[in-house]
Amino acid sequence: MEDLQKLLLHDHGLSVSTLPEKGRCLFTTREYSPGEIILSQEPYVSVPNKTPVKSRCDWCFTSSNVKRCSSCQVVWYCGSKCQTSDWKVHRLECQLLAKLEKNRIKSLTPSIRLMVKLYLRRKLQNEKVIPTSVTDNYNLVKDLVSHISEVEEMQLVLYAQMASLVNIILQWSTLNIKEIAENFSKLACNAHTICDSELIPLGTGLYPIVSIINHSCSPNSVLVFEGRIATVRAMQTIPKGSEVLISYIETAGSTMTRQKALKDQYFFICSCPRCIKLGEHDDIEESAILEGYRCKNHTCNGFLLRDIESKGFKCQKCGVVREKEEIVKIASEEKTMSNKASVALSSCHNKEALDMYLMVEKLQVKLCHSFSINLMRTRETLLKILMELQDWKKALTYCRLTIPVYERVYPKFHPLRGLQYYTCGKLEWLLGYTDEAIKSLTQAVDVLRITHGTNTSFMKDLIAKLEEAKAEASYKLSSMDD
Ligand SMILES: C[S@@+](CC[C@H](N)C(=O)[O-])C[C@H]1O[C@@H](n2cnc3c(N)ncnc32)[C@H](O)[C@@H]1O
Repeated sequence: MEDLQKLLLHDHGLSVSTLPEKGRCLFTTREYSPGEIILSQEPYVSVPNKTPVKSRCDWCFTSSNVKRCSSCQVVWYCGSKCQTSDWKVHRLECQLLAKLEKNRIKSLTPSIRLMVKLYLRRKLQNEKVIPTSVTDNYNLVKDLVSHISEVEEMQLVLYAQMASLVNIILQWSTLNIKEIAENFSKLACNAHTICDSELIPLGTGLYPIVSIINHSCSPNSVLVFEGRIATVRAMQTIPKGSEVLISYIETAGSTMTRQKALKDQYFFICSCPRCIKLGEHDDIEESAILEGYRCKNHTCNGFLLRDIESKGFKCQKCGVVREKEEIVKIASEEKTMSNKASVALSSCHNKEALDMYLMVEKLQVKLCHSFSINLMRTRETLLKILMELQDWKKALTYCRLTIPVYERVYPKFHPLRGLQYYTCGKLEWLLGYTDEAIKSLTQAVDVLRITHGTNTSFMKDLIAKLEEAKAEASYKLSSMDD
């Protein structure tokens, strides 16, 4: 830990402290500017997601030109460079996988593979086959919190079953099932989902230094991935002596929803500036808007709260009461239709799914406030389906409908907000709405240059698109002048 402290201080302007209510925390020892990299780390171990449609390279997560390892037939690589980088660990994993029965191979989950790789890497570092460094050693994994004493009985049983499977795969006499189970608990509250630049999940990785960073629902930093490398960037000016904070969860929900997600997975009650407002008037209003019902009076945008007298829901702006029975009826129709729609979508019946999601949207418009998170999610799904069906005009309509909600629920420099402006800009550009495209792409660049930096090919593409749109607009203008 002393070496780590020295390195963090010297190379990064950071220091680790321990607070009784949070455990380890990462603090800045200098000021960070918006967009500046605070920390970058390679994973101790990582593994791609398992999907029936897209195999990914086990090292860099790309899905292009991947080939199966000829020996184990389980793991994929995009080329010899990635295969060589992963070889020391995979050589051992490969022998183990080749010995497994077909049924066991089929049931191998990414979590099991991640744990097997964790033990293999620890072994290879112990034997000095893989070098260790201050930021790359198993002691950092040992230091991670597990919350094992707080884990529910059912979950413990599951961890024990998973640990037995790891034991069967590794077949080491010295393995301790309890320790493996505890490591599964560590993964649950420390591992990160590796995403691409558009925040599409690709896999899971354990980044023990990044894992020192605590959570806030109103964070000052953001975690993004460039391939397998995790990068934490400042989203705002972070003064010297501040705690570096990222968000572990989807921050768009109400305070109760966020707190439940944090308690269930990370075992703490958040006391960030947003969470301490729980139960205050503004917080109740925001929750009712995001997750509650709309006013019966269609010209009113008030929010509804339970009304003890009428047993219904009363608009806090115009006073009109919505009967509970009416709400229950629409909510149950909406739930049935949502379930059917999601089945159609997961079976890739896009046209059928589109019609069903349009019905869900109709019901949610009747039921929910216009800033409702559920309605926003339905519109995001409709946008995705319409893009798949290449109905660009309707896709743009839906993208535009989500923007005001994004602007309300995400802070200015949230990557999801930047990505939604980008989608809007791309659709506008495709449809020939050059001026609108310039506006949306500029908004996207303004946000994403902070969250993603400017060096990635993703950002270079975005900046090039904006330049192209600007060039076309000035060409149009000059030909009008002629
Ligand atoms: C990824 S770890 C973060 C580092 C951790 N503090 C440590 O000591 O290793 C996640 C755990 O940190 C704690 N934690 C993170 N954010 C917190 C917060 N805002 N308030 C209290 N505890 C927090 C919780 O115990 C959570 O399960």
